[in-house]
Amino acid sequence: MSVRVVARVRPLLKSERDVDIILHTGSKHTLPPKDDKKVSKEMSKLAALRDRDTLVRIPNPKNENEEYSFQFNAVYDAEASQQELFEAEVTPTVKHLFNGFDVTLFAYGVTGTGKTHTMRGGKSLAERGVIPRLLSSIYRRSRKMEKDSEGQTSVSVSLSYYEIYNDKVFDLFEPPEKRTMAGLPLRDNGGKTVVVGLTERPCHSLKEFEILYDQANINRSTSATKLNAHSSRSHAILCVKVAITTGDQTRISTASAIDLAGSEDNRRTDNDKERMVESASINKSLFVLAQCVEAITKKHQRIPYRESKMTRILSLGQNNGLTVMILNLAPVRSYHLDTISSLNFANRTKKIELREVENEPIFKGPPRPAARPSFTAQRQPLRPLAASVNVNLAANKDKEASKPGDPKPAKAFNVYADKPNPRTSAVFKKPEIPSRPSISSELPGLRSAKASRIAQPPRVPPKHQQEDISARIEELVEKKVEEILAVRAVSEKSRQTQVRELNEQVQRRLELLEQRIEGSEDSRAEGLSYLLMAKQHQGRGEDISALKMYQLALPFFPQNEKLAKKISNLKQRIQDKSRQEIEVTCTPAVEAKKGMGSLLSLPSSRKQGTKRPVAEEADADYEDQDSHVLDSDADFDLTETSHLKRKKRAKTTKQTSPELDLVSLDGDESIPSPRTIHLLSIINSRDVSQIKLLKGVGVKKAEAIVDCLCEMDQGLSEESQVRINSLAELSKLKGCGVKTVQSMRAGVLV
Ligand SMILES: Nc1ncnc2c1ncn2[C@@H]1O[C@H](COP(=O)(O)OP(=O)(O)OP(=O)(O)O)[C@@H](O)[C@H]1O
Repeated sequence: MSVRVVARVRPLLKSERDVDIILHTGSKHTLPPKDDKKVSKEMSKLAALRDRDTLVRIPNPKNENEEYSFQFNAVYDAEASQQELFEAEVTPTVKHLFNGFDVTLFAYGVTGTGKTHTMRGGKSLAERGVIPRLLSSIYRRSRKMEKDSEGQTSVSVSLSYYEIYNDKVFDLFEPPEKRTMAGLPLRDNGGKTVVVGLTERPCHSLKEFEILYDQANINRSTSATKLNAHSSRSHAILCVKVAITTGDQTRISTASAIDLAGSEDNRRTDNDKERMVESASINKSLFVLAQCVEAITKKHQRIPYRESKMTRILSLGQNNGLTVMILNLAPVRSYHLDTISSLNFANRTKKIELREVENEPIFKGPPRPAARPSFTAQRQPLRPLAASVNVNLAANKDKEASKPGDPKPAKAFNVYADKPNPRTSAVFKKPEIPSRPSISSELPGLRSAKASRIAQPPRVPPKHQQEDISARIEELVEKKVEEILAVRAVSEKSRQTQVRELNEQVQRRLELLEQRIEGSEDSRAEGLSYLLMAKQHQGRGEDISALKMYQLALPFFPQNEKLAKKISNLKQRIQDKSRQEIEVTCTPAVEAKKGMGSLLSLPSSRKQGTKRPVAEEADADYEDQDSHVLDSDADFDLTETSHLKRKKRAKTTKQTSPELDLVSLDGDESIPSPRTIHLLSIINSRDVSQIKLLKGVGVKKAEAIVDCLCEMDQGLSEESQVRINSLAELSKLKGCGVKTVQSMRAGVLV
C-alpha cells in the first residue's frame, strides 16, 4: 500500500480576491458555476462529488493557456468541512489503529495554506480539526470495545507531544524554561525513531486531552509573519499511544498526528533575522523531506533521512502502518509557484510504497525464550552506515536481478563479515583464537574483514538481515555515546562538588583562624587595659585599686613572673602601710614634735636618715614601680605591635609627667621661685578666704587644707606652727595632690 495523499484547498482569506483564483479542483468540463440557479440540485451534488474526486488543476506559470493536472487519492475544495475530511480520511485509520497498526497523519503545505486549521482547527465543535476528532474517536471506540468485551479488554491512552524547532526537539508538555539548548536526543529503537526523555502523559478522557493539548500548544513556537498572523515556526508531532489489554496480552499501536511548519518564500515574508533562521531551518527540513521522497521514488540506494530530525522522525516510506498526507493548498495567484512545487512533492509522495506491518502483541509474565538465531548464522556483510537505514529495497533488488550470476560483489557491500566459508585449502586456515568481548564481538558482521576478503566472494544476505544489523550497530553506537556522555557528566559533577567542598573547608579554616587571632588580640588588649588602669591607680597612690587591677590582669598574662612579683610587692606594701598607719595614729605627739603632720612628709626627715613616712615611700615606690611597670609592659608587649607600645608609653609618660613637673617647678628646694613662695605664703596663712581663691581650689578644699594644717599645729605654739616650705610638701597635704598643686601654682599671679 502506498502513502495516501489528499489535497485540501482552503477558502479565500479576507485579503484575497476572487479574480486571483488560479487553482481549481475537479475536471474542467464538469465544473458548475456555484451561483447558477438553473443547475438542478442533483446536478450540483454530482458536480460536487466530482470536484472532490481526485483532480487539482493549475495553469503553467510560463504559459497561462496551458494547465497542469494533478491527481490524488482525494481532493477537498474550499467548501469541504472539517467533519467531511475527518470522516472520509481519518475515521478508517482509527479502525486500523485498534487492529494494531501504526497510523501517521501529516499536513503538508506552504505557509498560510491551512495545515494548523486542518490538524488542530478552531474552538467550536464544527471547526475542530483532525487531532481533537481523532482523540474523540479513539475514546469512543475504546469505551465501546471495553463495553463489548464485558470488561475483558481494557484500553489505555497516553500522549506525548513535541516540536522540532530549528532542528531541535522540545517537549511541548514541559514549560519552555525547562528546555535545554540542545533539545532532546533521538534514538533508533527497533527500527523506530524515538525521542529520548520525552514525557508520556496518560490521558483518560477527551476533556483531559483538551486541557493538556491546549496547555501544550501555548508552549509551541508560533509567530506572526507577513503571510500568516499565527504562523507555526516548528513541526509539531502528537503521538497517541493506544494500549489494548486482553488477559495477559497487550497490543500497543501509535497514531502520530503531525502539523508541519510551512515552507516560506522569504522574498515574500519580510522576515526579520530570527524568523529567517527559523524559516531557513523549516525550509531545509522540508527540502530534505523532498529529497527523501525523490530518492525513494527514484529508488536510490541512499535516502537522506538522517539529514534532518523531521525526516528521521517522519521516516516516510520506512515506517510501517498507514500514512495519510493532507496537502494544503491556497487557491490564489500569489502562491502560484509554491503551489506547483507542493503539488509536485505530493505527486511523488503518493508513489511511496508502505509496508503494512501489524505491531506484535506484548505478553505479560516471565519472558519467553527468545528465538535468537546463532551469531554465526546471523553474520552478514555490512553496508556503509549512511545507507543502513534505507529500506528502499526495490532498488537493490532490481540491480541484482539485472546482473544475474555477476561474481563481483555490489559496491555497497565492500565490508564483509567473517562468516566461515567452506575452504578447500588448509593453507589459510588459522587456529581459532577466542576473541575479547567488545562491540565488534557483540555485533555480527563487525569482525576482521581480512580473512573474508581472501576468501570467496560473500553471499549477499537477505535485505531484512542487513537492516537488522545496521539498526543494531546504530543502537549500540548511540548507547555507547550516551554512556560516555553520562560518565563525563557524572565526573564533571563530582569534580565541581570536590572543588566546592574544598573551598568551604578553606573558608571554615580561615574563619577559625580569624576568630582565634581576634580572640587572642581581644584578651591581650583587655589584659593591657587592666595593667594600664593599675598603673594609673598606683600613680594616684591608690594601692588597693592598683592591686585589684593587677590581679585582674594576671589571667591574661599567667606566665609573667614580673607581674606576679609586682602583685606580691604591692600586697606587702599595703600591709606595711596599714601597719605604719596604726603606729602613727598611736604616737601623734612624737610626730607632732618633729613638726610634721601624719599625712605630711618633710625632706628634713629623709635627710636625717629616719624611716620614710608611708606616703613618701609610696611615692618613691610609685616612681620605681613606674619604671617596673614599663619594664613589665615591655615584657608583656613582646608580640605587641609597635603602635600599641607607643600608645602605652605615651600614656605612662603622661602619668608621670605631673610629678616630674612638680619637681622641676620646685627646682632647687633651697631657692623656691617667687610664684612658689607666694603660693606657699597663701597656704601658710591658713586663711580659707584666700586659699579658696587659688586656681582649682574651692571652699571645701581650702577648708580641708586649713584643717590639715591646724591638725598638724596641735600642741604647738604660734611661732612654732608648721610651715609648708615646698610644693612637694604641699602636695602631700590632705586634699592636695600633684595636679592640684600645679594648678594652684599656675593660677598665682606674681
Ligand atoms: N479550510 C479552511 N476554512 C477556513 N479557514 C481556513 C481554512 N484553512 C485555512 N484557513 C485560514 O487560513 C489562515 C492560515 O491557516 P493556518 O494557520 O492553518 O495555515 P498554516 O498552513 O498552518 O500556516 P503556517 O505554516 O504558517 O503555520 C487561518 O486564518 C485559517 O483560519
